[in-house]
Amino acid sequence: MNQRQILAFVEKLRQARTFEDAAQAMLRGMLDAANEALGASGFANRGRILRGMAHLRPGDGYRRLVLVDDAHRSGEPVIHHLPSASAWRWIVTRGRPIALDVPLGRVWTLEDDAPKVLQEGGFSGQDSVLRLTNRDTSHLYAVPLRAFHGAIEGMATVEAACPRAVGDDFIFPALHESLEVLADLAAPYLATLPLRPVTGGATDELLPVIGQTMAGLIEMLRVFAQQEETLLIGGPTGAGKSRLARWCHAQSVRRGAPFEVLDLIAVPEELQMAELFGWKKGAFTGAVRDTPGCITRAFKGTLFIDEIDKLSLKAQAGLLQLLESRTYRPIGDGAREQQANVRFIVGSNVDLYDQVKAGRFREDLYYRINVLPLKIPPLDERRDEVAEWARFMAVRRHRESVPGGEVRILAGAERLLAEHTWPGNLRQLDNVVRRAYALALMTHGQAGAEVVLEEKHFARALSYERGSERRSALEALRGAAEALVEEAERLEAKGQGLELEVCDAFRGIVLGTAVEKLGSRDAAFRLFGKGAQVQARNHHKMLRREWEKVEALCKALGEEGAPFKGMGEEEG
Ligand SMILES: Nc1ncnc2c1ncn2[C@@H]1O[C@H](COP(=O)(O)OP(=O)(O)OP(=O)(O)O)[C@@H](O)[C@H]1O
Repeated sequence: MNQRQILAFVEKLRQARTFEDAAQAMLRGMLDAANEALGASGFANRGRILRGMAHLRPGDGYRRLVLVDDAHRSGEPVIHHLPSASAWRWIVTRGRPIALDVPLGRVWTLEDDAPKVLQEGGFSGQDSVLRLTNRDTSHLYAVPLRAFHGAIEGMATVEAACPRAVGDDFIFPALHESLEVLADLAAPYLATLPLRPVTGGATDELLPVIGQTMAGLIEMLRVFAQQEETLLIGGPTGAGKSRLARWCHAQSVRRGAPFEVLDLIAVPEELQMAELFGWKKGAFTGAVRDTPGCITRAFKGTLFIDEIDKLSLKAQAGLLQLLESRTYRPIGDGAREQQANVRFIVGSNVDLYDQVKAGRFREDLYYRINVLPLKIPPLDERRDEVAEWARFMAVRRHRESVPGGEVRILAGAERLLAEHTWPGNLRQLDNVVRRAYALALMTHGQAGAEVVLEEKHFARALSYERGSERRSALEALRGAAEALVEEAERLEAKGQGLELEVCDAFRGIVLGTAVEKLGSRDAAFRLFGKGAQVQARNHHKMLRREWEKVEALCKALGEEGAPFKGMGEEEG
């Protein structure tokens, strides 16, 4: 690049108002430089420069992706392309530009201006090689984008199609200097300019609220959802990771097949392999019949493994082998190797790389699952969503009792919620909404077609919330007992009564809460020491009996409908 070109480029960067503007200017510059290098090379009429891509990906996940696609300039629909996970891995580990020779799986770098092969014969994952081949890419150049402090915050790539140049230096030596200059000049702008606001993310049943902050992430997630590669959803507990995983499944071609959840917090380490792979009769004490694991149950569908950091080192080895070979064997079944036809989504609320550094998580597995990482921000960083979520949750609660009913949340109440902090994220907000709803019913009597939630209901619900941080379980139980005593008094005043037997519903309420929280009946029973019943598959019957008592309590309190989702349904 000559000085005039550099000055013109800097001027464009200075005019950029958003990350997208600056990224587009940089990619345009890179594509022009690549075309120039190709024109001057021996492959001038035998290849073409296809596209450039830039992504912001500071540590924990993709923030934004910009694509300039010259291969589709003619008005063909732009297919959503994803950056190469292999290129990213090399960029992070080497900290310098690299080139990929896709058909050979060869990775190059430059040392003293001479190309040097870093790896021969396949970079990670057939999926990503296929993805590049499917979009005609034979050569890919990747350059790191560094923030002021030198940390790599993203990557820019240029893709080219030139089958004749496979195994050759191609234009790498001639091009690398221009790409590095453009990336180094643009990186400070890319790291500091605001993201272009994304609006109009279409909501649906599974994702009913999308605020401004989430819209850009959801746009990317929509693309990620349609890929086959492993998706890693990070973010604090209660932020909505498992719901988003389900949403991704519904967006994918696998949507007609099962969506299975393996929540590792609820599975003891010694059972993790069995839960994943299933077992054969007699494989261990208590294995009375062949039992499929979640990989088998998710056949042709999606398996969401939540709290992946809780995976034992042994199970990590098993999962890595499965991800690499796509085959597995149920425990105790030496003979039958089965094909794993499943898309994996994994969830984590801790920084997995910290776990790698601490020696608790295998580095190779980390890179295997860190192909499409996204981090869901805490609710406090998307406060524009609080009121809308509260409305959605209140209506959802009301319709559990009164199908088709409506709920109004008064403006003062919404303000109160928007000002509050939500360390427990959406789960905490849901609890507060449910509590406020119960309080509104207590003051206004039975649920009618419309319920109005006022500021005082939320103020009281939030006061329990603050208290609950300090209250022991026993104190919380006393609070519940007081509410029941108040209710008995109210009913007595109306000439009705409340029998002491309604308190038998408590076991059912505890189990229902655990099922909702853990997302699985098996896990809920195991949590309360009833693993044997799960093993014998007796727990569904037990739950049914407990739920009859809960129904009796609801009836006595004049509440219609089931207090827990799925209550009364037969499962498994
Ligand atoms: N898309 C959604 N639709 C309806 N409710 C939601 C949605 N996302 C989150 N919620 C509410 O927030 C609660 C927590 O969501 P979820 O279980 O998905 O969080 P999480 O991040 O997976 O939590 P954890 O890390 O503890 O597993 C849900 O029980 C539900 O009440």
